[in-house]
Amino acid sequence: MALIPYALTRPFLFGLDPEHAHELTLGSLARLQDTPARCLWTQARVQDPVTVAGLRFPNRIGLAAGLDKNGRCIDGLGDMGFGFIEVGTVTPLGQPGNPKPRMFRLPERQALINRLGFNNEGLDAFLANVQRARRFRAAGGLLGLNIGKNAATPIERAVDDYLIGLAGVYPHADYVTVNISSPNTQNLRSLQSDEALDGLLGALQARRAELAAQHGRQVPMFLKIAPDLDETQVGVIAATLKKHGLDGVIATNTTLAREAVAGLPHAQEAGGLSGRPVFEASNRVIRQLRAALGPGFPIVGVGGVLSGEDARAKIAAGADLVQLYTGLIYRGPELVAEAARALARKG
Ligand SMILES: Cc1cc2nc3c(=O)[nH]c(=O)nc-3n(C[C@H](O)[C@H](O)[C@H](O)COP(=O)(O)O)c2cc1C
Repeated sequence: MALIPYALTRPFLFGLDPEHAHELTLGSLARLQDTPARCLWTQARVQDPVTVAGLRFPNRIGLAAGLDKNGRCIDGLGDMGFGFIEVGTVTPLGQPGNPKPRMFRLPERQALINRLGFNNEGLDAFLANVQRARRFRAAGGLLGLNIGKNAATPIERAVDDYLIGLAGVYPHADYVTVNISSPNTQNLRSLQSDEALDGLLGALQARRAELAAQHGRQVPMFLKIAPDLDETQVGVIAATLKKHGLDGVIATNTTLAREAVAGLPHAQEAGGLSGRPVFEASNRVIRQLRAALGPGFPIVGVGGVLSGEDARAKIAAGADLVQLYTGLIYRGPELVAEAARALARKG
């Protein structure tokens, strides 16, 4: 084990345009993940097993969706010590996403703004990558596959895209995440409202029952929601999750709010804000979900985890598991072990 201190790598990466730094890092991970060079970022996985939604997670820290949209680096990322990794969002067809620049750092607040818009290579390429990954799962790591809709699909036909995604990823997933909370696909978040959500989850649940019979295995299905919801909206979502037998909820995606970054460079860029400024909003939604869902319904807490203490706060708010993305950009792989250890110590 020879982890390179991230403090040495970060100044170089932060000297590059954010999306370029991202591509360079993922490209290197993809190239090197099956070579001895992987010892450069490998650290022991904290063993703190917990069973959630019928799945045995080796520890409670996971990688949030969107970092590895095409599932190219599952084994390399797994070497950082995550108990679970969520890849995607994948859409049925490949699409370029929004024009660049579309990713911005706000280092004063340990935050990012992105409006990538589900740039990805599409379902076929994604599934080929997912099937190539072996080491992470062989070591007990769990894989979440996150599905969305193509930008060109009208919102009235969104269900079709989710059904295609569900059927495609089903045989390869430990769990499936239905992402209806990206702010960067027009009208996507309207699927969180009452009737639209009822229709979507009803259709997905029916299809899942067929897939479960076909594959002889019921794969848990999670819904990922936004932080920009009031208590009434959270309550309606909670009731709809239960009505359709969803297995869990991931809270939250990025926020449209800008109060916490007002006046800073890039604060007015369109897109979703992540990192420290979404921490409290996401914790509020987790608390409201826990109150509405009662004990026992799985909640994955995500948004602004930058330390072990932050991970503990997610659990205290009512989450069973914790994911992170922006924290990895600011703190590096060391954060994964720190957060997993923090949860293991406190039980
Ligand atoms: C650059 C970027 C791209 C993202 N892409 C996705 C995505 O494709 N699908 C998704 O469900 N969430 C996506 N997210 C949201 C994250 O998974 C996470 O919910 C959010 O960033 C809050 O967590 P964080 O503060 O730890 O980053 C993305 C976030 C960032 C910063």
